Amino acid sequence: MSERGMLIVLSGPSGVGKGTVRKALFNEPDVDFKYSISMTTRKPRKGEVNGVDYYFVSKDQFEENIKNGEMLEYAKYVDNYYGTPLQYVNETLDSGRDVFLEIEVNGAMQVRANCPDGVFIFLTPPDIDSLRNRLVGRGTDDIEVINKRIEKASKEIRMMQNYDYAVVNDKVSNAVDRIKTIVKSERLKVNRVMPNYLNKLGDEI
Ligand SMILES: Nc1ncnc2c1ncn2[C@@H]1O[C@H](COP(=O)(O)OP(=O)(O)OP(=O)(O)O)[C@@H](O)[C@H]1O
Ligand SMILES: Nc1nc2c(ncn2[C@@H]2O[C@H](COP(=O)(O)O)[C@@H](O)[C@H]2O)c(=O)[nH]1
Repeated sequence: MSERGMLIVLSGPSGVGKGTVRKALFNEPDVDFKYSISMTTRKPRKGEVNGVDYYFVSKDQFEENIKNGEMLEYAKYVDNYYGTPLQYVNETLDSGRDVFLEIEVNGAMQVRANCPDGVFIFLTPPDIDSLRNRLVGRGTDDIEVINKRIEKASKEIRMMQNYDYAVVNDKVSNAVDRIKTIVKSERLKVNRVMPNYLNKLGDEI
């Protein structure tokens, strides 16, 4: 039986650059994580594809999934539901592959309660002005939504204390390198290495 994969959770305020950093990370030749596609009731933005960026579903469908216990976590974020389908995460971890979640803080804390072995990384902006500039510069949300997201961000940044690691996204390549360093050192942690190692030694000790 293969060793269970590692669950890596990346959170941070909207617009900090989670998606940008994740895409750059996944382009690295030595990175082989599986991305868990989230489900949302938000309408697709221009260019977003169902089943690639998100599974876009109705509110009724999302609530049905919650009722049936099909979500690992979910949260309401600025008037819409967002959540992680449970089955994909479980099956992928069981197959020995590492799973990468990119989710907001309330959902991340639900995952933390259920999956204490996960690695929880908080991506933070160099400062609030950069965050606002990134949200405005992205050009996907109107000013009312941007203001709601910024308002949420100040509370979310305080949640950083509940994470294992804080990574500043000053430059995308720096953030990618920092996340790779975190994952490399996590793989060497005694509580991850030891059970497998003892198994391998078997009767020898
Ligand atoms: N290090 C960076 N420096 C400058 N701009 C950046 C940096 N990282 C990301 N950006 C830009 O900031 C904007 C927001 O990035 P992105 O959409 O990846 O954020 P996000 O955290 O995934 O947002 P959301 O949570 O709303 O999906 C994009 O226009 C992106 O190009
Ligand atoms: N709790 C969860 N949060 C999620 C999930 N997928 C995305 N998100 C977060 O929602 C906000 C808004 O996203 P946007 O695409 O509308 O900009 C952002 O912070 C995302 O990271 C999820 O499955 N669960």
